Amino acid sequence: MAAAPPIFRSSFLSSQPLPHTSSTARATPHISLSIRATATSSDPPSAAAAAAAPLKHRRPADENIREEARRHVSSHNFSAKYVPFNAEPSSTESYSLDEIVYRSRSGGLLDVQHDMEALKKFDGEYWRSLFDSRVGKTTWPYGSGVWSKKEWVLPEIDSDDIVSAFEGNSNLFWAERYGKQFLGMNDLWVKHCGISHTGSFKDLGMTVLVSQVNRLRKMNRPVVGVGCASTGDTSAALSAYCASAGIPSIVFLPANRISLAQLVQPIANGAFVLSIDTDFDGCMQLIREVTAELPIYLANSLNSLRLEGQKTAAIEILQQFDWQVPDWVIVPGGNLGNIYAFYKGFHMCKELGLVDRIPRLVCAQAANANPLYLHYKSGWKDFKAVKAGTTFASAIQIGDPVSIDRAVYALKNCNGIVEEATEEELMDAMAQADSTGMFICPHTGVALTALIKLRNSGIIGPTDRTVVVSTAHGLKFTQSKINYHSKEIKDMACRYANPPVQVKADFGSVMDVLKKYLLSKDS
Ligand SMILES: Cc1ncc(COP(=O)(O)O)c(C=O)c1O
Ligand SMILES: N[C@@H](CCOP(=O)(O)O)C(=O)O
Repeated sequence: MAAAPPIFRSSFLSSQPLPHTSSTARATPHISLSIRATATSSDPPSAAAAAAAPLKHRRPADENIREEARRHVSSHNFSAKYVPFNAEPSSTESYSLDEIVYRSRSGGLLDVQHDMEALKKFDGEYWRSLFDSRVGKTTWPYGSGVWSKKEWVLPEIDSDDIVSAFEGNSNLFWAERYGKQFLGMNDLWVKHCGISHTGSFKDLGMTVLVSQVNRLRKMNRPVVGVGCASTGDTSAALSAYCASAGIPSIVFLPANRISLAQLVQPIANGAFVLSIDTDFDGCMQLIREVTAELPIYLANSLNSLRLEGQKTAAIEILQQFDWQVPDWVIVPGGNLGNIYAFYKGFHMCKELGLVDRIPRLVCAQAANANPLYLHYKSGWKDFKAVKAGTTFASAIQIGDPVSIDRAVYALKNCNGIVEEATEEELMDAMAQADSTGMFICPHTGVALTALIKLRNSGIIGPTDRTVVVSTAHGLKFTQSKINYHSKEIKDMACRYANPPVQVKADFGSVMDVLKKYLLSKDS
């Protein structure tokens, strides 16, 4: 057998495949890997496989996992750079990821472009096996669902510079009862991206962005702090990752427009919090102006680095289905970076041979903040920003999304759909989902409303494998649930409210109430 190429040459990870014989031919996995690859995740390892797998020795007691990773540096030829988003093939404009740049020369969006030819030297089976081998480990940095795909995210960053909370690897929940009872569906799933370090999918992007900032600061680039405008989740993630790395964070929040649980997150993590008397779009405008003047690095998804982390949620979904492709993925949209991130993750898996198709995407918006929906309904004619109205889905109360072009591109290329949800629809959907054992956020209620509409119109079929992306933890939005279940919302029937019953503290009263309840259940 010819010598292995430099990638992952070390025997550091028993879970890390030692592949390839040729840098030009498509790679075939190493023999010990093919034993793993043919077994399903539920199979016990065969005696031969168990015997073949070398035991990983415990690291020395005085060494931590970051230091252990330092001893096992791997070299490879993967790289990535910024290019103008959706550039003409003839464009030569590009920037190193070590430059501080958020916009192309013409003022358009940027995208992180990977050296796909280098990645294609390894076949789909290789990548599937490599990613699968890293799940659920504590090996730095692969224990993270994002960094387990490091070669596709930030291939050139030193593992030592990575700031991670082992984010990702979030639960893909089979919504058995909700699917059956409310939609007549048998293959409905909820990707719980909100069950995460700071309670939302933003962690996936922020680990990447803050890691790159960490690297830039070590390179003495002019980055004194990192800043964002936020409806509450980006600011929570930014401040947590910055605090973990000892980097100052600055957050611009629209005053009185985010939940208390979200507000307290950056406060607790020591961010410099500005509560500004405007909406999110106003804060976004301000942070863009400020980051153009001061050495503050912009952390919103206008910065394409963020999307490199967020796209791993799409890869993870495929991985969790043993690399089978769902029919539909429904994502709530606000600033519209995430819908593109999902598209990019799915598309990369197809291009690199891990799967043979991509799902259709649905972007779901609150009717009170629906610029993408209106654009879609107009047949993608000219886009108009809107003044976003108040919505219980407060994290997507955005009227002028920075990633509109990315979203339109993604939806056009996957035969996607845009739907909207009124306040009553999204709150009812949230309450119904909660009544089946979930505890979702209102944004997930928006996505579920889109699903209900597409099921009712027959576009999504009863056996279609469908994934609803839950973007934040319900515990961040308890006030909306309290209002609903207290029936305190003006002009809303709150049909599924389940308020507590006030009972006198005597046995007879308690028995009366319980008997009535049990009778109602019996029928
Ligand atoms: C909980 C939640 N869901 C959905 C979104 C929408 O994501 P995007 O802005 O990438 O469209 C956001 C943020 O905007 C969010 O915080
Ligand atoms: N919901 C977001 C809004 C900003 O989105 P971003 O992805 O551009 O940072 C938030 O939580 O702030």
